Amino acid sequence: MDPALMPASPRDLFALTKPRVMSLVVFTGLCGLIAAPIAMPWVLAFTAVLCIAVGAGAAGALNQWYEADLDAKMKRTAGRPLPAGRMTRETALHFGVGLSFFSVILMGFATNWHAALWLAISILFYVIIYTMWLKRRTAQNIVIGGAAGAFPPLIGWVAATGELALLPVLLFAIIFLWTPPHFWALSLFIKSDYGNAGVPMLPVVSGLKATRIQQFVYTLPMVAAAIAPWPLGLVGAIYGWASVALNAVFLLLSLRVLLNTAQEPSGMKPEKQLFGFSILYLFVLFAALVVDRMLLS
Ligand code: HEM
Ligand SMILES: CC(C)=CCC/C(C)=C/CC/C(C)=C/COP(=O)(O)OP(=O)(O)O
Repeated sequence: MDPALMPASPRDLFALTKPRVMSLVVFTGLCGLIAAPIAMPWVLAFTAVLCIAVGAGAAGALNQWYEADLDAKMKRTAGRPLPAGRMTRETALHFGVGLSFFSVILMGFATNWHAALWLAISILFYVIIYTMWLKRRTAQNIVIGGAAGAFPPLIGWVAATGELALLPVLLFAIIFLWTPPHFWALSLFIKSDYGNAGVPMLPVVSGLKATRIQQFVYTLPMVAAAIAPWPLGLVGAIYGWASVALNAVFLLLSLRVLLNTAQEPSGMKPEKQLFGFSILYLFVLFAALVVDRMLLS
């Protein structure tokens, strides 16, 4: 049947939201909200997190609407609903635009318009700055564009308090600086996929050695930003010690990537370990923040 006449399946609409990646994005938003000094009524807190989830999912859908041609060229993404021909681009566009407006407006009415503004900025950043502008043009695409994924804890905090503070800005900085080692570790062992699609990711453009150096260069300030809340007196010892331990492991794995000389994915165990650990790192670091703040208050 012509895909234009086919209704999109709920499973494909859900896939459009990039649920696995977005689960961590939403978790950091939830943690930012819980870490804030003002407790929200739980219905409003739930609504705020829902808005972050729906906004992030909408941004994921708009990303897939725009880059269906790229996704079709990569093994990892060729099975997505658009390149696989199970959904029209128009459906993805309507779904993404509709949910973007819904999430921002609901956030504004349920919490405050300051939080809604940051949510709108995150969506626009991911879709326009990263997806439409930088991704196909520069190997620094994820450094600048990656900021989009760093906003959620800040959005959660502002939803609860209505204003910014030093801690949510540091939480933003942690994810912002975490994104290059997270993504470049992965891109080292899936380089050929990006090469085939003509996406100028760093290993394709500058080579493996430069990518290994660059991921380490971002890891150093990330470690500093992640530990800083403790000496600054913004958090207690639970977050402090968890952060020291997690950052020590991250630094070690990042150093092993820096020193690795393998040219083929088969020799890239350090890269695979760093990518896998990067996800665990962020989950546990933000969970530690929540436990710390709950026990402190
Ligand atoms: C521009 C920035 C980023 C890029 C280019 C990027 C890219 C990727 C890619 C290509 C994958 C592998 C496969 C997949 O699509 O599932 C991945 C996995 C993942 N990313 Fe990122 N990422 C970025 C930022 C983030 C952020 C900010 C978060 C969360 C705070 C995040 C969380 C995750 C998670 C949880 C996975 C594992 C998903 C799974 O198990 O399938 N990423 N990332
Ligand atoms: C609250 C809010 C609106 C958050 C924005 C969501 C966001 C920026 C998430 C992290 C970025 C992400 C999923 C990158 C994937 O890169 P890619 O798009 O290059 O990956 P692909 O190759 O898998 O398509």
